[in-house]
Amino acid sequence: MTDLHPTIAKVTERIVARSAKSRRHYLDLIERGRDAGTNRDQLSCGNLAHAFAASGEDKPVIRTGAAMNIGIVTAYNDMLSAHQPYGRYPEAIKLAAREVGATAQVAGGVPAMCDGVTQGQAGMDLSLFSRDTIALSTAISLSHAMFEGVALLGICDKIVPGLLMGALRFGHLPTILIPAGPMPSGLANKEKVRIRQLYAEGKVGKDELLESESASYHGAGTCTFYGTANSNQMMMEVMGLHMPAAAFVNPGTKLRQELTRAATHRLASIGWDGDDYRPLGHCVDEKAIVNAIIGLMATGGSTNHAIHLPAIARAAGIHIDWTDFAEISDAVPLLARVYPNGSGDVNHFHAAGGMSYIIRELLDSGLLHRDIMTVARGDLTDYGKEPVLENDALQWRDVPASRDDNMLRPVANPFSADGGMKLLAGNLGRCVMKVSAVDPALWTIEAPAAVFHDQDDVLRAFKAGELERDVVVVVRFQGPKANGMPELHKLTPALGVLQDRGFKVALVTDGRMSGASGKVPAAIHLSPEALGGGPIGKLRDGDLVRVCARSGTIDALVDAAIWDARDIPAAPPPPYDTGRELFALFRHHSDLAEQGASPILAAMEAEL
Ligand SMILES: O=C(O)C(=O)C[C@H](O)[C@H](O)COP(=O)(O)O
Ligand code: SF4
Repeated sequence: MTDLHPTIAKVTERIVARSAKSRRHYLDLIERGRDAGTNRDQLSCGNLAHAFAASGEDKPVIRTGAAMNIGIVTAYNDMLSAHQPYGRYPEAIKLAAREVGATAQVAGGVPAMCDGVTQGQAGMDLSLFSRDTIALSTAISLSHAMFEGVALLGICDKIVPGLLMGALRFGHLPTILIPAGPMPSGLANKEKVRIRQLYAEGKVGKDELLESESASYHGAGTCTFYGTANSNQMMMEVMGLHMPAAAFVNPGTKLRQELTRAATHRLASIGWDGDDYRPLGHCVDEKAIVNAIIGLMATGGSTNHAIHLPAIARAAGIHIDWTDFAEISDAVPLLARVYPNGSGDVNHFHAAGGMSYIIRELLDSGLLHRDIMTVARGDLTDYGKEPVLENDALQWRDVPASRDDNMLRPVANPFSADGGMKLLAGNLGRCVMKVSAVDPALWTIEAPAAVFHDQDDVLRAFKAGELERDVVVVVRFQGPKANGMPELHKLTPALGVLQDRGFKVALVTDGRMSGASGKVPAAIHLSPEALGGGPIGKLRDGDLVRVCARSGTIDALVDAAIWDARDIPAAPPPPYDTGRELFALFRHHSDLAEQGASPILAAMEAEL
């Protein structure tokens, strides 16, 4: 067996040392939770009667308290194609629980926002804070203190991070994430983008654009691009929180159904009263978090996890930063090219060997922590195999080689020697840039700035022909404290047109991009943000800005005396419609993107 890569070992040790005090505090919390927490014995008869009043055929078993009662926290709604299949999951989980003498109840529902529906709209300003809202909703669900195990039903962008952040505060409970899988492939993503760029240039009309979009997003299941949602699924595999290789099996299939059944049976067998207790707070440790960072780099995962993973880690008493990401990125090769980093989608990725192949390759090369506590029977080795049905029985088999080396490559012959995410730092602050989808010739952009406070103003300038040149488009006051840190993904087609016309174009922002954004170099999450004095606020139209993913730098090339003398302009007024005004509390308490931009964790830690 290959020794662990020295960089992975070094970064892990550094995180363990940095987190020692907060992790100890967290482990003590879940130890107390185990002893006095959600043991039903502490509930009064009145509490219990209320809890199982409507539990029907499960009432006798729940009443005795003799078996695990699983709390289901579901993010079901019809808005997210990825979550629509969850409507039928609680009944399936209850049936599977009964098969092993356990019970299950829906403990609560959490809101789930579709970034595809809100992209470019006012609702997108609520996207990041919906994550913390989901964490609060998960805690409310589990606070009923009636459960010895937790099933989390969530897939998309902020939903998995939010569910984990909430469930980790009940980390003494064994917890499994149960996915529903990607929709079957529709119109190829590259064709979807081609029609979008034609529309941005005024060469096709709305009818053709809508036809193209609905041929791409055509049914139930997760969208097939490798964005934040599917990066979540990847992370749950390398953290061992799914049944092995459950991530990318399509909804409505017998295999998907058997994986959900197996997940429920497995959950019922890892409770504290058995001989294989696997509490969530021990599964999510420093090694599992490092595995998630490694998975992001090896697959070209979403930049949004440079924000969500620090928040998930903090909920477990673990502190990571973008230097950890950057050092791991330098050590981990890029093994997958899934759209927008390539032409195939997640269905093609899964068919080529998917996460099973990736995990086995990384494990065999000493590039993942194998010895983590997973929800499966063993360590992470189990996750290097793929699930199949043989005579209707669920089995796992080896994936000896990639079935498509245009999508999936071995460590010995990667797409690139390092991962897809770079840390950039300079007189504009610290930010990240995902380069796995960017032409290496465009990793360094030096051009005059065009400064905006709103993404719609960028599109107006584009349509007016004002950006037909080498340009660094700066969109500021997009940070969590300013307006909730929306994704600026709707700029991608216009910036892509400018790039295709031969201009050197980059985006610099204290906001976010979609995990599905790709070919335009984007320096994002710039911290500190403009609101409150971040240096991005000092930029003026025409300033020369240099963004370089090779040297890891981002600088305004302005005379130091002039730069120091500059003031930050007044911020635009906070958003006040679409319910955004209700999230002022979150804007006021949010901390840095690099820390996870989490108002609830910032406020919680302030009380420690
Ligand atoms: O992966 C992420 O981080 C996302 O947020 C993806 C968004 O859902 C996009 O908005 C959907 O992709 P488009 O259809 O190109 O708009
Ligand atoms: S992947 Fe994104 S666009 Fe697709 S359903 Fe999930 S949140 Fe919506």
